[in-house]
Amino acid sequence: MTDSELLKKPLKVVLLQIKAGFDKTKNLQNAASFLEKAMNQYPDADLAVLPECFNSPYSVSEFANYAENIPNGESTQFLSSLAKKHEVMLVGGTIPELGDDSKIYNTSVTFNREGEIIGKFRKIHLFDIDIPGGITFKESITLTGGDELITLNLPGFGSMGEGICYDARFPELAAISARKGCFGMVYPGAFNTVTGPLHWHLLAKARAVDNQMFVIFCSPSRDTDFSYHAYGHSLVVDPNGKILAEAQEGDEIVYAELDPEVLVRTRASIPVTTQRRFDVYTDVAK
Ligand SMILES: NC(=O)CC(=O)C(=O)O
Repeated sequence: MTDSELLKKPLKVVLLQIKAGFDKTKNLQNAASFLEKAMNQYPDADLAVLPECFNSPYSVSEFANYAENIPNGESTQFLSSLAKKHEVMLVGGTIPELGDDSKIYNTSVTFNREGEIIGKFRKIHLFDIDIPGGITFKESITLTGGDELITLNLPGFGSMGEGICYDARFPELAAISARKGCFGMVYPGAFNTVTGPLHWHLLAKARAVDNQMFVIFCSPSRDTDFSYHAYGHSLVVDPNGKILAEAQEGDEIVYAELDPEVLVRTRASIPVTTQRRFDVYTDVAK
């Protein structure tokens, strides 16, 4: 596949940076009204993205209370109807999923314009950290990590890889997706006011520049009434590491157009994607 075939035409993206409270029905309605607003503002948008845990509080003690079956649960059905209604491809942020094995996963479901599921991805690397004087969080108390990478085939455009939040810290997901021919990565994510200022922009740009691909990070907006303060700053980065669009901390709609020419130009001028020396690093996966 040549670079010009990776992204076949400009992709118009809207990110919905919204909050989630304790009331699941209200959270779903909020997602619906923001999507409605975004589609009124940008009627040509091709892809809409929701943040991590958009239907539940981001809290280890709450995940089980909100966990649902995929695809039969209320949230998946609701998202499917939204994608269909607006004829837009939709990365449905993440929701706590109750698996057939009775374990709980942090899962993202993506839909095509007909509302059909085109990808389901479970957060692989769980957010277990302890920064003294900063933040301690341990998703693994109630969540189980996924064990499968996915590629989202966006009809008419090309393919994107996906990760969820903490997954962005592991460069392998983006590298593998790039080598499989993806033009970009999408990460619903909820960094916080400690780790966000440290690493959010840096990681988005690093994944983009490492792989010369587009990178999308979509965060919840900040709500200081909750114990977890999301960083916000949803953004889109181009293959050259340039931020195309970025939110602040509050509720916001971010719009960006991913231009295939930028990808082609970046890869032609600094051709690292064809200069890798796999003969030298033989003991790592290609
Ligand atoms: N919430 C996460 O999964 C990740 C995060 O906040 C960080 O890596 O920092």
